[in-house]
Amino acid sequence: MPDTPQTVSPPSVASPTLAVIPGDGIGPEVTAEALKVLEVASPVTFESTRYDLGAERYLATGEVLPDSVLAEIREHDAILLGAVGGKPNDPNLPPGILERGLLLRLRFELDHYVNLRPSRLFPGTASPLAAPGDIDFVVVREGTEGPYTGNGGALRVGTPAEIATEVSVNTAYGVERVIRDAFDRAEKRPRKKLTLVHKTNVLTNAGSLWWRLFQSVGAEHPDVTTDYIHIDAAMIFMVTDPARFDVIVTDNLFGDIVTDLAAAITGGIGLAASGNVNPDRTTPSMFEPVHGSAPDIAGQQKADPTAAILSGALLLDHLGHADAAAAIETAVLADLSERAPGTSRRTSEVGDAIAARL
Ligand SMILES: NC(=O)C1=CN([C@@H]2O[C@H](COP(=O)(O)OP(=O)(O)OC[C@H]3O[C@@H](n4cnc5c(N)ncnc54)[C@H](O)[C@@H]3O)[C@@H](O)[C@H]2O)C=CC1
Ligand SMILES: CC(C)CC(=O)C(=O)O
Ligand SMILES: [Mg+2]
Repeated sequence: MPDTPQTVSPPSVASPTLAVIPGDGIGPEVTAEALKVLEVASPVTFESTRYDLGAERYLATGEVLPDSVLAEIREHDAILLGAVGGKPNDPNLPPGILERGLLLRLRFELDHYVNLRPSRLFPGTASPLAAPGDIDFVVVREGTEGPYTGNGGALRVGTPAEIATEVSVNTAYGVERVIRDAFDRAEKRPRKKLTLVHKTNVLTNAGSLWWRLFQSVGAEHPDVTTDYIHIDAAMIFMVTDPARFDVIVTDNLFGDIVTDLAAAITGGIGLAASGNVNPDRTTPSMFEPVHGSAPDIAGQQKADPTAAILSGALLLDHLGHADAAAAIETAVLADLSERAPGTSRRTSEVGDAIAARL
C-alpha cells in the first residue's frame, strides 16, 4: 500500500508540504472538507501527501506506523489528521493499537508537547448550559507525558489477583516547558489569566512538581493573574461558570477529559479544533479535531466537519497565515449563525457552505 504523493492543487514556487492522515471512521469525511476549505482559504498552495494509516492498513498489513513513514512525515511542514481508532473495545483491534501506536506515537516522536485546544462559544451557537456567559478559553494540555506514556504493566492477567498499573510520568523538563508556553499564551490574551488544573491534594508527587513550577514560572510573569483549581472542582466551574477561564494548563489525561466537556458546552464535539504543537518548530505540528473516529456515524455523511475545518485554520495560523486563519473562522461563524435548529446537512454540504463564503 504505497503512500502516493497527491498534489491538491498545482504547486507554487514556495509550496509548503502537508502530510494528510485521514485515518478511520469519520476521519476521511471531515478531512476532505478541511482540505476543501484550506484550498480556497490558504494564500499558499500546499503540496499534500496522503498517508493511508489507520485500521484498514493495520488489518490488511499489520502495519501501524512504519519507521520509514514516520521519517517521511517528519519532513513535512505540517500534518492534518482526521481521527484514528475503531469502535470502543472493538474485538478486531488490539486495545490502543492505533491510539497508542499511531496517534500518540506521532505526538511523542514529534515532541508535540503543547496540545492546544481553544474553546469559544461562537455567537448564535447553542450551549446546553442555561446561562453559558461569554465562553472563550484555551486549554494548554501537556502532550508528551502523564499517564499516556505507556509506563505500566499488568501482572497475573486474567486471574482474580490481576494487578494493572499506568504510571503517570511528569518530568521537570516536560512540565516546565508546557507551563512556560501557557504563561506566554496567557500574557498575549486580553485577560492575562492562567489557571492550573490538577489534583495536588491526592496526586501529591506530580502535583507538587506542577505546583512548584507553576509558581516559579509565574514569578517571571507578574502581569498574569494565576489561579489553581483541583480537576474535580474545575468540572463544576466548567458547567456553572465557564466564563471564568481564560487559559488553562493541565496534564495529558486531565486535558483530554476537560476538553471534551469544553466542547460539549460550546456547541458540541463537532466544533472543537486542536493543534498538537511543537513550539520550538523542530518538527511539523499536527492539527486535528478533538473528536475521535465516531464509528457510530461513520460513512454516513452525518459528521460535522467544522472541527476539522477550524483545525485547518489553526494550522494556517501556525504557519504564519493569521489572516487566512481568521477568514476561515469568520466563514465558520457566519455558517454557524445560520444553522437552523433541528435541521441537518451532509458533511460535504457543510464544507461546501463554508468554502463558498471564502
Ligand atoms: N484524536 C483521535 O484520533 C481520537 C480517537 N479516538 C478514538 O475514536 C474512537 C471512538 O471514540 P469515542 O470515545 O466514541 O469518541 P468520538 O469523539 O469518536 O465520539 C463520541 C460521540 O461524539 C460524536 N461525534 C464525534 N465527532 C463528531 C462530529 N464531527 N460530528 C458529529 N458527532 C460527532 C460521535 O458520533 C459519538 O456519539 C475510539 O477508537 C477512540 O479511541 C477518540 C478520541 C480522539
Ligand atoms: C485516543 C486518545 C489517544 C486521544 C484523545 O482522546 C484525545 O487526544 O483527545
Ligand atoms: Mg479525547
